[in-house]
This record gives sequence, structure tokens and C-alpha cells, in this order.
Amino acid sequence: MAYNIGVLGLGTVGAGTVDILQNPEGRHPLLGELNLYRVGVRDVNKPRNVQLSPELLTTDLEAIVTDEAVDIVVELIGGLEPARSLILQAIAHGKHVVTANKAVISRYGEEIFEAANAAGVYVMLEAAVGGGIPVIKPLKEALGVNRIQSVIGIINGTTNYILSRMQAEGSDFGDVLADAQSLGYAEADPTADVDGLDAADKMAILAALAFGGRIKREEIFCDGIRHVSAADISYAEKLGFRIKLLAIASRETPQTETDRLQIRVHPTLVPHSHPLASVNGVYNAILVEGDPLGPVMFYGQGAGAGPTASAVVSDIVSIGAILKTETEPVPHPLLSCPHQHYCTLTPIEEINTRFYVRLMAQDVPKVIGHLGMAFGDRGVSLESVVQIGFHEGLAEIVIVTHETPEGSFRDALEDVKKLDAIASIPSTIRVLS
Ligand SMILES: NC(=O)C1=CN([C@@H]2O[C@H](COP(=O)(O)OP(=O)(O)OC[C@H]3O[C@@H](n4cnc5c(N)ncnc54)[C@H](OP(=O)(O)O)[C@@H]3O)[C@@H](O)[C@H]2O)C=CC1
Ligand SMILES: N[C@@H](CC=O)C(=O)O
Ligand code: NA
Repeated sequence: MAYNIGVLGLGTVGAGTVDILQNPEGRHPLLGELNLYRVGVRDVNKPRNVQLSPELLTTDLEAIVTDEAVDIVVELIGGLEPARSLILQAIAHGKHVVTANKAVISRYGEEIFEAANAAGVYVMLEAAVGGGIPVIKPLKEALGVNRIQSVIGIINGTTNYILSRMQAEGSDFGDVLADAQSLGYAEADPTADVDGLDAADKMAILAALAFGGRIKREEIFCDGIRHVSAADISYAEKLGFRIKLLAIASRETPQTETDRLQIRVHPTLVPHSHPLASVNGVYNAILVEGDPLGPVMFYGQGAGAGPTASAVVSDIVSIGAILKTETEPVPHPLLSCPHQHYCTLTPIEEINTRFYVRLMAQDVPKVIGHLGMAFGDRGVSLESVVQIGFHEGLAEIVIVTHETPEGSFRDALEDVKKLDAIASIPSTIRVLS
């Protein structure tokens, strides 16, 4: 029996997906039962990276998601609309859906999964987080019996590629971003990558699976890498850290009655000895800490045509396997999404973090003492204070704090700004505890 696949989108991931579907030899035998039936695009005349017979291509995406012959719709157009409406239309027409679209799932997951559960169809999204790395399915299945304490990840390939190149070559941010775009890693609007929004979308999905409740995407604190300079990368290195864009989700400890979660995305100083410090380029890694399993890390290519398509097609094959064995598929308790409640997130001001601060100060007596007092008065204790340079008559000072509630740190920083000797504070970056 063959299953008809309707693919929406033939860009980086769409072309990678079609390439696997057209070349099943040496792969899982079920691939031989998948029939590429239609491919929806914006422009049928655009040159493509894959060879397709022209009659498969159409610009009428609605016709694909409503076509009786289509069994599985694969949404790879990206963006919020028309992706959301097409997914919902496909579900309403009884199609199973595979998507790589974390933006849609993290914002409209409730609507989409409720519709899918009611219609008795699957919505699979392995490609949406960590590209080709299997992480969604392991969280649903193999790790399902663990009580998850934390999920920490490098889950945006574009920013990791940029930071790694800046680190290795001292390259300029803008040039490296252009390379990430040409390699197909970046989103259509790379703002989503650079400003941490893509990583926050992905962490909303991971946290929902790990902690068993829905996450309000807009409540996730998110800061991107625009303000990370070559100087900070170099000073961090000297202090024994790499700068990485981390997405962090953890259960608050000690646990309160509300059982709050701490979820945030921001550039972070990661100690050289930490396993995430050596994850470079387009590689992603997700470190999960569970009880009783302990730490487990998922590592691989988080973006790009082939790796992402690997996850897309494995989801298609999983659905194909279900269709083969069940005449009337009912939501499988391990593969469907049964969450009903929303998790409560801790406001960023209440989260305890260490901070790296770089300041420019007049080189006058007592300046270090005044800095120590300003932080100390707000209860922020300092782990190290180092004068690292001297530019245009100003001393460049780097401070690393001990763990402190972010709100206290922000108050202290306001006081520091008012000190006569402080000319500017070019950067503050959180440090992994
Ligand atoms: N690139 C990557 O490495 C990864 C991407 N993803 C996700 O995969 C999805 C696709 O990304 P990617 O392949 O990079 O995107 P691209 O921009 O490369 O491709 C998008 C495709 O969708 C088509 N398309 C877009 N809008 C419409 C529309 N309104 N009507 C018809 N066709 C449309 C485009 O058509 P046309 O070609 O004619 O312009 C194009 O073929 C996104 O959700 C992205 O977040 C997930 C993991 C990794
Ligand atoms: N733009 C994303 C693509 C994969 O999700 C990234 O860079 O990680
Ligand atoms: Na994945």
C-alpha cells in the first residue's frame, strides 16, 4: 500500500525532504511505500536543487491539504500564516501532519493539537527542534518515565555558527550572518535567529514535553546575540568561558506549591569544562537532566537541508508505520500531545544568575572600592574584579558576580551607572552556574 505525501514548500528543508523521498535505496523499507504526490510552492518556475516532474508542482496549497488522495501533509513553508491555517485545514480534512515549523507550534500548539486529537490524526514535529537531532521523540518516549529537572540547549544553528566563527576567526558579525544565510541555516527573516526568538520557540516546545504542561511562548525571557562583541568573546576566553546562546529550562528549587519553571534564552558564559562549551558551528546540543536517568545529551546538526530532512522523513515514516498497522488510527498515548494545563514561569527578576560585566571607568583611586560598595549595597557579591585594559584614558574592568537574583543585579547596575568614575557599561552577560 502506498501513502500519498503532499509537501508544502520546496526551499532548503523541502528540497532535502524530496531528495530523501526520491532516493529510498539503503534506507528504511517503508520509504518505498511513500509516494510524493504534490509539492506546493510560491513560484513554480524558480530553479530548484532537486529534479521534479513539473506536474507535481502547484501554487495552490489549499488544493493539497484538501485533496482526498493525500494521506500526510508535510508543512515546510515556515512563518505563521498561511502555515497555521493550512495545518488546521489539513487536520480538518483528516490528514496527518509533519511540520518543521517551531514558530507555529510554539504559538498555536494548543489550537493545533486540540484539533488533531479531535480529528484522530497526528502532528509530528521532530524537525522543529534541533533539526536532525532526535530529541522530540526521545522526550516523548525514552525519557517519559523520568522526572525532568532541567533542559539546557544550544538550539539555534545560525547563532552558534556565528558565535563559533567570531570566536575562531575574530570575524565580523555581519559577514558571518551572510554565510549562515547562504548555507540555508537562517530563517527567512534572520532576526528570529539573531534575537533568540527561534531558540525561545524551540524551548517552549521542549519544555512542554519535558515538564508536561503548555508554555505561554510570550512569557519566555529572550535576549539575542547582537550585543555580543569580539572583545567579550576574547575576555570570556581568558576567564575560562565560551559565549553561547543558551536556552535554559529548569524546575524551580526548592519546589513551591505552584511548581514554577524557569525558562530563558540569552547569551551565556559557559565554562570551558562544560559539555556545551565545545559545541560549535551549526551543531546543536540539548542536555537533559532527569530523575533517575541523570544527565543525557543529544548532539548533532541543528539546521541545514539534509539533517533537517532526516527528521522530517523519519516522522513521515513513523506515521506510515502507524497507518500500516492500524485501520483506524487513534491518538497514540506516547506520540500525541495530551497537555491540558499551562505551566507557571518564574519572572526573570527572581531567577538567580551570575553575571559578567564589562565597564569603562576613570582610572582614579577607589574606583574598585566604589564598585564593590555599589554592588554590595544591593546584596550582590563579587567573585572577581579584573582591570584588563586601558583605552582612550579609561580603564576597562571586568567583573564576575556570584549568583544573585537578577532584580538585585539590575538595581545595582543602575547605582553603578550613577558613579562619577563610570563612563560606560558596554556589556553584561549572564554566566552559567
Ligand atoms: N533551514 C533550516 O535549516 C531549518 C528550517 N526549519 C524550518 O523549516 C521550515 C522551512 O524552512 P526553509 O526550508 O529554511 O525555508 P525556505 O525559505 O528555504 O523555503 C520555504 C519554501 O516555502 C515556500 N513558501 C513559502 N511561503 C509560501 C506561500 N505563502 N505559498 C506557497 N509556498 C510558500 C517557498 O516557495 P518558493 O520556493 O517558490 O519561494 C519555499 O519553497 C521553517 O518552518 C523553518 O523554521 C527547521 C529546522 C531547520
Ligand atoms: N534557523 C534555524 C533553523 C533550524 O531550526 C537555526 O539556525 O537553528
Ligand atoms: Na529534532
